Amino acid sequence: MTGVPRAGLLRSAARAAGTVWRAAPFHVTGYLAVTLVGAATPVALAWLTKAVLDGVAGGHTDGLLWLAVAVAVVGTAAATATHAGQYLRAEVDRRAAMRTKDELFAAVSRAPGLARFENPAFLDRLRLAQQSARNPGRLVDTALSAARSALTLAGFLASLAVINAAFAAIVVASAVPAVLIELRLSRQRVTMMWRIGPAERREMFYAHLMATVDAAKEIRLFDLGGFLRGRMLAELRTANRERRRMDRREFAVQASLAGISAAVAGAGLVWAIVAAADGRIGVGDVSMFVAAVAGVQSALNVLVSAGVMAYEQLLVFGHHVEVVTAGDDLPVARPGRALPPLRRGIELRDVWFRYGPDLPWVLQGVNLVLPHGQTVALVGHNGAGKSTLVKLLCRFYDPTRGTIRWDGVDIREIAPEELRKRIAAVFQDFVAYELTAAENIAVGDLTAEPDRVEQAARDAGIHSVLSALPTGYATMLSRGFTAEPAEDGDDPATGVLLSGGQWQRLALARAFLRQDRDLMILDEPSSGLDPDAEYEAHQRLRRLRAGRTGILISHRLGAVRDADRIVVLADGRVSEDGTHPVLLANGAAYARLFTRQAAGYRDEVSA
Ligand SMILES: Nc1ncnc2c1ncn2[C@@H]1O[C@H](COP(=O)(O)OP(=O)(O)OP(=O)(O)O)[C@@H](O)[C@H]1O
Repeated sequence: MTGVPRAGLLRSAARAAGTVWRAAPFHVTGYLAVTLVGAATPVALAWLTKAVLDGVAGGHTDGLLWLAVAVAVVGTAAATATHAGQYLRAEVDRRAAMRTKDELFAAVSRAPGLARFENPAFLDRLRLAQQSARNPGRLVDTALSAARSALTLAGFLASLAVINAAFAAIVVASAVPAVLIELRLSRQRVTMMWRIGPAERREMFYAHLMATVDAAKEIRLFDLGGFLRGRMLAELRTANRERRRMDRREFAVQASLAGISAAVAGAGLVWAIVAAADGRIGVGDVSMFVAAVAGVQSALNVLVSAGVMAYEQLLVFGHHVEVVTAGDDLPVARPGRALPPLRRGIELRDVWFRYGPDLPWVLQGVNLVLPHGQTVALVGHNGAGKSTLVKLLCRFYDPTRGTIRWDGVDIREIAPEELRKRIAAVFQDFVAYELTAAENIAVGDLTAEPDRVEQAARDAGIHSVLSALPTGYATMLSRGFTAEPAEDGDDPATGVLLSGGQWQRLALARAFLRQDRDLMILDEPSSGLDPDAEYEAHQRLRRLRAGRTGILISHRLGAVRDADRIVVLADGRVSEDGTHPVLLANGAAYARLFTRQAAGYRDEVSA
């Protein structure tokens, strides 16, 4: 992979143009207009100056006053156009960047699966795509700057051709190598950006670790600051080495190209002086010639730079185009099959799964039925594949082999969003959002009214804690952000942090908000709760689960014993399946785990 996106330049250009036009049609038009004015003024000024000089040299002073007024008017127009252009350019930039970012993150969150987030190449591409969010806006600027230079170039070139056509051709021809070399450099720069992507991402990762509270405790206790800084700087050095090499190459090329330009301009000046001395051209012509050569060269420079910049911006924007047009990461049926309420149950038929072709099998032929209206508890050692099975049920990944059937329908035939609407879940690694307490519960169902949010908090046993917070449910659950400034102008309230168990109850409240769904998934819902809270939570969950289809994962076997069925996962397969008394009587792994855990409690009690 060269790092140059596969999305073609034309496709990227069309997409960027469409984005900009839809984001800011009036501003683009205005910017175009002031650019035209800006482009015309230098040529007008050059002709006016020539007229003034010729008038002075020839002693014709009659029209000089009017010429001076014309110079002032054109100068004012040029200055105004510059300021208006700056404003319009910035606005086009802002609007287009917002649209591009929206499009990018809509595409990223639309992807139904998780595999892309575990693919380093995708993450590198996503980072470059994020960096290119401003490129469509910049492209307008670049294109207009190219158009402006093209107009200026045409004006100066015509003026130069009037005086010396052959020399005009030489100046233009001398720019051809620059174009070819700069295009090549552009491709190399984009490839370099791709190559240093992993180092840049790692550098950002180390910086993030040091700058956020998540790792602050361990960094201080283990004294990791120096280690992480060292790693960060090493990555930065790697990236800088590549950048420096590129910059040096560019410097050498630019210096050579500048040398060619200077030589051409110098030769022109010699010719003009000789021609003026011979009387073939006048003083005004010399001034015009010198201005025209400088004008042509500088316009050509800008034109070439703009073209090359546009090329580079489009190449990088190609990463955005690839991300937003990547399609689904799992085969998705659209429209999927209608999904009536669950009646019979969910069945895993010979399900095999591994996270990648080069990774070990996690599930190896799991056969399991989750009957409608029953709770199945899933137990097994760490790494047995319990959470993986849950991820397959939510269709974050597809089984590598085998099928999962919802009332007999393969879940691959159902649109993932429809399937997920039917599921409530507390994941083992649930997210503590840096949002308010109310929002942290409402993420379980964004349509929920405040009274439902409060009821869910009551069900999860967290209402009294939340209502006692400084601003109740409106309190930010973060020390890194403040809530919105208060309307009365008071300082915004600082947020608070919850304890681990309190967060877990909050995550439970999210699931309670979805308690009407067909399938309830509880992956270690009570591991951080104190014994009273755990007891209460399981009483509530038991009531909630009654008559519902659910899957409960827990290492606290006391919490799973009253499940309708207990399934033990071992070596990627179902090794035991039955009720608590049956599995105890079997005397196999479950009985051993249960007896060992129970013994711990019994010993303490008898002691
Ligand atoms: N995203 C992933 N990519 C690669 N391997 C993974 C991924 N997630 C989990 N695994 C691997 O899959 C195996 C099963 O993990 P899983 O989280 O399903 O186990 P578990 O039974 O839930 O364990 P625990 O009881 O510790 O929560 C583990 O060996 C783990 O390393």
